[in-house]
Amino acid sequence: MLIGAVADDITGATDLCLMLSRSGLKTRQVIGLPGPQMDLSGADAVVVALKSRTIPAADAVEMSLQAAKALRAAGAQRLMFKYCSTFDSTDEGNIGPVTEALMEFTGATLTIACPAFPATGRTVYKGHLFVGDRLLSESPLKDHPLTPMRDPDLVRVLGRQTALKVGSIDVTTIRQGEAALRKALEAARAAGTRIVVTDTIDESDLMTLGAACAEMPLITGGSGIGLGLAAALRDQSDAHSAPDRMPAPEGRCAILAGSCSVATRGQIAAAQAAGLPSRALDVEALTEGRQSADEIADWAIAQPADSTPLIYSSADPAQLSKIQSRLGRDASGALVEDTLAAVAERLRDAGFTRMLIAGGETSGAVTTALGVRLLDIGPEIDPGVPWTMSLSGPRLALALKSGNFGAEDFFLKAWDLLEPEAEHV
Ligand SMILES: Nc1ncnc2c1ncn2[C@@H]1O[C@H](COP(=O)(O)OP(=O)(O)O)[C@@H](O)[C@H]1O
Ligand SMILES: O=C(O)[C@@H](O)C(=O)COP(=O)(O)O
Repeated sequence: MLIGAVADDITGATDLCLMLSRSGLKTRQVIGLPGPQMDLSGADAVVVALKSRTIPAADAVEMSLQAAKALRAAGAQRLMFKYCSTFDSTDEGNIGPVTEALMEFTGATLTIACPAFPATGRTVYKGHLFVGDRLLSESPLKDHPLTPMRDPDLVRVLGRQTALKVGSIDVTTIRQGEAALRKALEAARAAGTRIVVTDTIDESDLMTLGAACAEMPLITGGSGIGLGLAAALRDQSDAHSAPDRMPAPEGRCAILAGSCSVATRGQIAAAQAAGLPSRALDVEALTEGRQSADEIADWAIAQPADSTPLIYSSADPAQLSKIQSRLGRDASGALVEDTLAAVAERLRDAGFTRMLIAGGETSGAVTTALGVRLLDIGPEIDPGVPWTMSLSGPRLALALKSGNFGAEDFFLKAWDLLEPEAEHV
């Protein structure tokens, strides 16, 4: 296994899997810690998807170490810690503490922090993270329900999360090529720096970074650095070609959206405008017992069998802050996740076999409830989001979409990449 990765959320893991698969590595995604009986043989890359982005730092560290040990035991030659391209975290963690723990576990004396994902507009310049044309702190991520990001300076952000010395290497050095970058990394190490935030403007920077850092025992970052790493390691694997369509079991389709991101809210509006039947989850009604998961599931099941019901909790920042100040951030988030997970279970039992889930935390809650543990990676729907097929538990085609990813017509066009299983030879 050329790369064993620990991802702090499930859509992040799927995003990395897609990058590695498209780059020619045979890739599998494990949801939660892999059990001893799980067969990971033959994979060039395995990404373990945790749900550790927003849990207490000590728990995230413990869980990540267990995942790292399991990957090592399965033969991983190097480890990667995958977090969000928008560095989603709080001052309490979890990127800093998990990085520290994995450095100690792998014996790494230096690692990089490379969140950039240029294909989705996440770039880093002079250590500052941009989302599209705006600094992170001026992007919609400043209003994320669980991890509002209000400081774009990653050296400063990470510095608040770890006692290790954090430095940076800017794009000018990276553009001087692999040898100059290696020299800069060695100089950083000699100066006592343990984590280097790396600039990235476009994919050529990721290639240089991948080439210079591939032999590090631990790499940290977003899916973008997966591109550079895979390019540096591809020669060591058998050629694998990523599929452009995916056979999926016969059955009904549904969309469950728990992300409050601008992108997901736009996708919901586009789906509604196109006539998809939709039902909003009402947090207040749920707490007062006026709405329930069963009733929402009954509504979806009662829709025409050839329609794609859309169930969503997504709220804009003003609505969200009202809900959170009344019920608390964690309690309201957990209520929404539990409800969507319970709805998904009912839909699975009613013959829904193709589901699109929007939101990282949401996808974690839903897949856990569905009993899905291992995923094969299918075709790319949009950058960062592939179709996946469950290889354990119920046979389901699942698209796990990071809240912020995908074009406006994502909920409409994703289904076109699925084909009946019988047509697949
Ligand atoms: N209406 C709502 N009120 C309170 N919390 C909500 C609401 N809708 C969604 N949430 C919570 O917001 C969080 C969104 O996170 P996530 O699913 O990871 O989306 P994203 O991918 O956009 O980060 C989840 O914990 C979800 O339960
Ligand atoms: O790196 C990214 O942006 C994604 O892979 C990711 O981690 C997204 O997380 P969510 O927005 O919570 O889905």
